[in-house]
Amino acid sequence: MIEYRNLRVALLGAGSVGSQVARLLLEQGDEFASRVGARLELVGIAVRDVDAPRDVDLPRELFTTDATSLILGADIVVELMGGIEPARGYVLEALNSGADVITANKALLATHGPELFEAAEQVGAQLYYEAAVAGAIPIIRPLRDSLAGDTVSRILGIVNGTTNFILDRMDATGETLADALATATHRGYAEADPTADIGGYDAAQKAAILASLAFHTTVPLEQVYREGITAITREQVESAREAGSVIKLLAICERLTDPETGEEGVSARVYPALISREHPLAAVRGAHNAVFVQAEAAGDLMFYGAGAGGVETASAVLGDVVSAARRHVVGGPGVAESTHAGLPVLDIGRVVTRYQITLSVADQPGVLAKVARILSDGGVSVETVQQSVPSSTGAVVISGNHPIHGAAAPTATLVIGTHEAEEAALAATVEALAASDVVTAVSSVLRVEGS
Ligand SMILES: NC(=O)c1ccc[n+]([C@@H]2O[C@H](COP(=O)([O-])OP(=O)(O)OC[C@H]3O[C@@H](n4cnc5c(N)ncnc54)[C@H](O)[C@@H]3O)[C@@H](O)[C@H]2O)c1
Ligand SMILES: N[C@@H](CCO)C(=O)O
Ligand code: NA
Repeated sequence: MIEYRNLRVALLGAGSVGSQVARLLLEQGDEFASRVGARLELVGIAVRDVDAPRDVDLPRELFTTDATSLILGADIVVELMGGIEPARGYVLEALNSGADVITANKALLATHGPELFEAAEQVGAQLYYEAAVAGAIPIIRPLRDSLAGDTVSRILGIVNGTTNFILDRMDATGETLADALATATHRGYAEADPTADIGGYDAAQKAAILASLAFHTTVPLEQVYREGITAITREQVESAREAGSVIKLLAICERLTDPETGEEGVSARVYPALISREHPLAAVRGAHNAVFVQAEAAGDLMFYGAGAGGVETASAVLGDVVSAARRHVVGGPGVAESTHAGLPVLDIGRVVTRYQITLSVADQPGVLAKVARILSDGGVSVETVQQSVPSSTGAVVISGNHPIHGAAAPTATLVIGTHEAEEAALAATVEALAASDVVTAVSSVLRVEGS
């Protein structure tokens, strides 16, 4: 029998993810020892209350409330408490002591990433975080290692399971957002306070992490543009379906070049957007996650699977534990987080995409021409216009300036699909449309992504 040396693993937190990590470390000790070339000894689990009831039966003697002593005696520290403090302080203590750290804490990384990576680099320790974005799905390691020889141009991600479940449910059943959220809560997908999910904050944290990694640039969370799904209506979901599209909350990280100055920059943003049902991301149902990556040499890649769940997320954490442990066995420096590109993060106003604008208009001669002029004055080029008249005539699809037939009711709905336009130009144009006497209401403005 091989005599392995021990590597001491300290776990901070024993909730949904932490308890599964502890169970698997204990159950699969021999297997991990063979894979790593050292025995992974779980030396303790720091929790707030050692006697709190837990889903997983774990040896009581492992639990402690003294996180600091546990950290200082460990080779590898696994932070699964969540939140900023005391997690940040513990991660810094661990790194400063020379331990490698594994964390699933996207909130901490998105707000204090540079400080933590700097601390790791100072002592030659490693900070691993595969579980922080899209749970079990391998996306951090592919971006950091597999694509290290390529140039990532764009990432489109469904990185929040709760909102994907809600939007999918609205699409499949015709439920309102409130009813779909209630179903998500009932099934245990949504938190008691779902603000971080439906407000897009969770996805924005993940976008900051992905953009920083993909573009070798620090992308602060404050510079990630964010809109949640709270304003999405049943009518928008319905009309998307009728048009062969679906609404998804997307995290978008993009490398952009200013056409005038040639200056390179990056954009990181989160918003609900229309995508064609033909796009691979449209097939991501329920609470699943997927990340679609476009790289210059590799082309299109898609990573798909469980973005959350205790045991699923534990898989990603344990992959990192094994990586860290192997480095302890083999030795040598780890990989420093690379921010050498230092690209500017561009304002949302500079982003170029397509839009769908739904207007309620007076149904009278000259209205379409007036609407078309406002769009053209704003520098927004129209690709399609669809008019529906509530009374009887249905919808007529036209393009350019061809006349609309069959308009008889006093108000009509115009659905305008634009060519690519700059966000700032689009916003100003929507304001001008809203102010126009022929527009009764701007009912919906949605970005169109994924072409
Ligand atoms: N649950 C998921 O599906 C999922 C998926 C991806 C990432 N994550 C991330 O993983 C981390 C853990 O998530 P979770 O769902 O297991 O959380 P959880 O709330 O179920 O568990 C948190 C654990 O940390 C302990 N804890 C909290 N504060 C502490 C403190 N001050 N001192 C000691 N112990 C403390 C709690 O007692 C609990 O055992 C979070 O950062 C979360 O964002 C979770
Ligand atoms: N609340 C998150 C959990 C995983 O980060 C989600 O719904 O995807
Ligand atoms: Na992941």
